[in-house]
Amino acid sequence: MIVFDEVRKSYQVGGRDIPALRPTSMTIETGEVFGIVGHSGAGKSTLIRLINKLEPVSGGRILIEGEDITGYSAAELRAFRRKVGMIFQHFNLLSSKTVADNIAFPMKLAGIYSKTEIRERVEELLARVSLSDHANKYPSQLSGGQKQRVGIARALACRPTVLLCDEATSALDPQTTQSVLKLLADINKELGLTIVLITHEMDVVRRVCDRVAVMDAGRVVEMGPVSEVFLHPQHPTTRDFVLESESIDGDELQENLQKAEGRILRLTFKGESTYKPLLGSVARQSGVDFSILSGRIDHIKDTPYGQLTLSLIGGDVEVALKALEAAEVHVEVVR
Ligand SMILES: Nc1ncnc2c1ncn2[C@@H]1O[C@H](COP(=O)(O)OP(=O)(O)OP(=O)(O)O)[C@@H](O)[C@H]1O
Repeated sequence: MIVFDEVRKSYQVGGRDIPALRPTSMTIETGEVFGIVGHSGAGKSTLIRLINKLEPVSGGRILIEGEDITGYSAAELRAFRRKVGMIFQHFNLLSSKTVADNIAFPMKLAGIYSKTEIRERVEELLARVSLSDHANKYPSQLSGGQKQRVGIARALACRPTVLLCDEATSALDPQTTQSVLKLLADINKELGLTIVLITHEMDVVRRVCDRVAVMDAGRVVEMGPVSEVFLHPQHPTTRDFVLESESIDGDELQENLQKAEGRILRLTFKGESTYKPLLGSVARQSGVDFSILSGRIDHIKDTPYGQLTLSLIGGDVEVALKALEAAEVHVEVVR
């Protein structure tokens, strides 16, 4: 468990205090995939750099598995660094070393592993990230996705309990992003590793995270289970992220809604109800005609969900609303 207790961080620039993280309290549970989403400058990197002590806090405390890391000595810090792995947007591999040597590097640096231990661990990790055939290649001979797999293997070398991912898929194409996110999700399940992932894409959060914190100007403005935050965003910044991830132009949607006739509803289905043939039976019961203004069916991690914006014309709208609510569909009356 990672606990932030009134943690704040300011940078000193030209004698001035630049606040990067306003006082923040939150808990990241052991074994969860926790997303931090925010625009550039929101404070995401600062937050992650505080967790691995690349930066000292300006106030408050950070506890990892009950231990206050803020006052660690140099020796405690070295042992702590082995418990926290990190992967980066631009991979940060050593170009003069082979894939196998890149993965072995943190183990060699730690100075506590035998040659045999290192060799066996590297082989095991190469197999885990499907790169056994590439052990003797150099980073320049690999694709972006393969480089990030090496980054993941290297981060896991010393068997950390926490993996920090700093925009780990931002430099990858959509298909490679999917496969790297799947690898992270598998590792999280298999090893029970806590993953903290920062991103500016809500779509990344939707695919792999259990919970998410949305940051804006150094503050956490919204936090909760991804299904809650994604399907029912409260803060304007969160709403913008969700619209952006669904490639919906907010202004265009407003224009369409204004043009549409009748009552307008936004329906949210989650889990099994996503696939039920509900609208037909509601239309028969209520005599209402539906026109679909926008719609999407997808997954939040492993759970299916659907969202539909409908205009309702004619019939008995109240009967339709009651039938939808009885079917455990979340109904938001837009107009
Ligand atoms: N080393 C530093 N010195 C001075 N100011 C800094 C430093 N690092 C970050 N900042 C400032 O702190 C604020 C938060 O930056 P941070 O890098 O944490 O945001 P971010 O959400 O990670 O953005 P990005 O996605 O662009 O990396 C910004 O105003 C930034 O200019």
